[in-house]
Order: sequence, then C-alpha cells, then structure tokens
Amino acid sequence: MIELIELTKAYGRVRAVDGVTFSAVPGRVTGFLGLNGSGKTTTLRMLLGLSRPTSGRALINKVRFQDLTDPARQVGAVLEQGISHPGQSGRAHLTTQALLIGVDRARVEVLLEQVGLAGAAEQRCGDYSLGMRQRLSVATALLGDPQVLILDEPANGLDPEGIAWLRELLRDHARSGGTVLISSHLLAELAQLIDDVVIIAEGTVRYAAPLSELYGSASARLRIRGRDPQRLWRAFEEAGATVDTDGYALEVIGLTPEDAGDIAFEAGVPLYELASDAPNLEQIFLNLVAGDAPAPTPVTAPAPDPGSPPAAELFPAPAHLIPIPSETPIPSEAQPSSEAPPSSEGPPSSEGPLLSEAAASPERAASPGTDAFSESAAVPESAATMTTTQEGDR
Ligand SMILES: Nc1ncnc2c1ncn2[C@@H]1O[C@H](COP(=O)(O)OP(=O)(O)OP(=O)(O)O)[C@@H](O)[C@H]1O
Repeated sequence: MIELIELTKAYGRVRAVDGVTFSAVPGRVTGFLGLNGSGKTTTLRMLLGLSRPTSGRALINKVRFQDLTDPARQVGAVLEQGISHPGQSGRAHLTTQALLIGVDRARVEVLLEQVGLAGAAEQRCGDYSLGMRQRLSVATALLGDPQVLILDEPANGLDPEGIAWLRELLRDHARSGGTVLISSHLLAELAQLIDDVVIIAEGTVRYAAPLSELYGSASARLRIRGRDPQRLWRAFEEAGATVDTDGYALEVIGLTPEDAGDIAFEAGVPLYELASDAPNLEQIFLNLVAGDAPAPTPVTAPAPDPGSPPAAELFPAPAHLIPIPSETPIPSEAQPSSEAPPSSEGPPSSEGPLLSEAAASPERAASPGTDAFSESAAVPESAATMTTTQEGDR
C-alpha cells in the first residue's frame, strides 16, 4: 500500500510537488501520469526516501521508506532508465545486486527467464537495447520479491511485445496481492497496463480514479442520425441524456449505444447512423493537464434542459458534414494547479537501474532527521549503480 498525503516539495520558489494526495492499493496497478516536468520523479523520489518532503507524508505500508525494516524485500523500484556498468553482463549485474541485498543467486536465473533475458544473460549491458535495459531494470526491482513495485517510465522503449510482457508481469504481481505504481508521460502507453490512474500537472493532482471511469466518460458520446432528428432529440432528452448537434448528426452523452438504439426504435424513428466516438485518451489527458483545464463534463447525463434550442433550428438543409467538435468529456474531479520543466539526468556514475540496492543499504534507512538520501557521503559504494540522482545534481 502506498499513501501520499499532502506531499509537497519546494525548490526555492518552485513547488515541484504541491499537496499531492493519492493512494496505490494492493491488487491494483496504478498509473502515475504527467507531462515532462510535472513532478512525477520528484514525487517518487520522496516516496523512496531519496528526497525529503517540504511537507506532507509519503508512506509505504504505513511507514516512510526510511523506516521500513527490510526495504529490499518490501519495495522494488526503478527510477529513470539505466543499467549497471555497460561492460557487465545482465547476469553479472543481477548477481551483484542479489548479493547486495542477500538474495539467493538462484533467483537471478528465475528472473532472467521471467523478464525474457535468459538468452542474453551473458551479453554486455552496454549492448542491450532500450527495451532490454528496461527488462533488466524490472528484473532488478523484482530481486527481493517485494510486495510494492515502483517503476518510473517502465514502458519507455518497449515494443508491443514488451508492453504485453510488462502488462502480464504487473497484472500477475497485482493479482498476487502486490501494489504497483508506475509512471509515464503517455496515457496511451499506460492504458493497457493500469487499473487506476492519477494524473499530475504542474505539481498537483488533476485526476485520480479507476481508468474505467476515464474511459467511461470518454466513450459516452454517441453520434446519431435518424429520419426524424427532432423526435429523436426529445426521446433522448426524456431518457435523461444530454443532446447536442453539429448540424448534421446528434451528439448524445449519457446513453449506451444499446439504449439509444432501443429508444429510437420505441420512438419509431429509423436510424441511419449510430456510432460511439472512440475515446481519445491522449486528448483527455492533455485536457486534464492543460493549465486552463475545461470545466468537468458529468459522466452521467444531467436533467433535460428545458431551454434547449428547438431541434428544427439545428438541422439546416442541405445537410453536410461538419467536423465533430474536438471537446472531450472530462471526468468530474479536475482540480487547479501550478508549473514545472523536465527532470535532470543522473550522473555518469549512477547508471544502475534501481533502488533495490538502495533498499538494501542500512545507511540509507538510517538517520531519520537527516537528509541522508541527498548526501552522497551517506550512500554506500554500491549505490553508484543506482539510477536515481542526488538533489544537488539538479
Ligand atoms: N533538484 C531540483 N532543483 C530544482 N528544481 C527541481 C529539482 N528537481 C526537480 N526540479 C523541478 O521540479 C519540477 C518537476 O520535475 P520532475 O523531474 O519531478 O518532473 P517529471 O514529471 O518527473 O518530469 P520527467 O518526466 O521529465 O522526468 C521541474 O520543474 C523540475 O525542474
């Protein structure tokens, strides 16, 4: 279980993360979505004890990362893209990490199989493709068989087969009671992987709900043409739908295609067209993260508006195709916000994938009160392979 409560990080006047509150729960894969510079990495770094919050709390299984008793066995994390020394083989990298966290070497072989790198285990990591490096990162995160997985942009560089592999892996993890939090800057990339979605923009959460709600709201718009549009309009409104038109077809929100077809049938109006707009996830996402996010559109239809214009005025003849307005329905929880640019790169020496080794380092977990995570002196030599960057580097 991951809980972020009013989590805030200010760098001078910049509030990189501003009052972020959400949970990622066991049994579900939660997507953490935001454009570059929106505050994802800063949030994850605070969650992983690598950066001290200005205020608020970030908890894993009810405690701060630094207070976990056996972090490597409880949390597996990949922050940013990276691998071990490029001259090291995938197997050698995993073996080193396994030794660091006290995991049996046999698990290395299991994981190489699981992530599809068994055939490339002896290949130099430096020769791995981006997708292979992602697989190696995920394997490293899984070394300690942790219940909580935190992955920053894990789908980056994966081909469709890789995405399918990652989906299965994360679903399996969630099915067995694991908690998964993964970030991305592309909703479409995450859409196949996640159950819940949290959208962050300019350091604030704009939307947090099951992905199905986002889909539900997006797919609620029907485009309908029939012989008697006025009668259809009335019938749909009487059924509680919101009806509009582009001058050619009716645009109906709040009915399923089945309902709309039945209503038209009962009204005795032959239909010529009934289409459900495919959800344009990227457009929804962009609307949600836009500084001037549009007013939320209710997922369910509001009561019929007695002031609706007469349908007869809305169907000029001759009818011709007019582009459907690009306005996208937005779920009801949009919130306000602030701003932010891209994250920094890690230093050359910090190429290793993940936090498994950080999790294994007692130094990192020690001294609550000090910002151990931002002081390289407190990081053991092994942490040179971490992907994470120190605050001072930014
Ligand atoms: N150490 C730092 N000092 C000053 N500003 C910082 C620091 N770290 C991050 N920021 C700023 O905080 C904001 C959020 O950055 P962050 O890296 O968290 O975004 P992100 O969503 O992870 O972006 P990306 O997808 O590009 O990694 C940005 O404006 C960034 O410049």
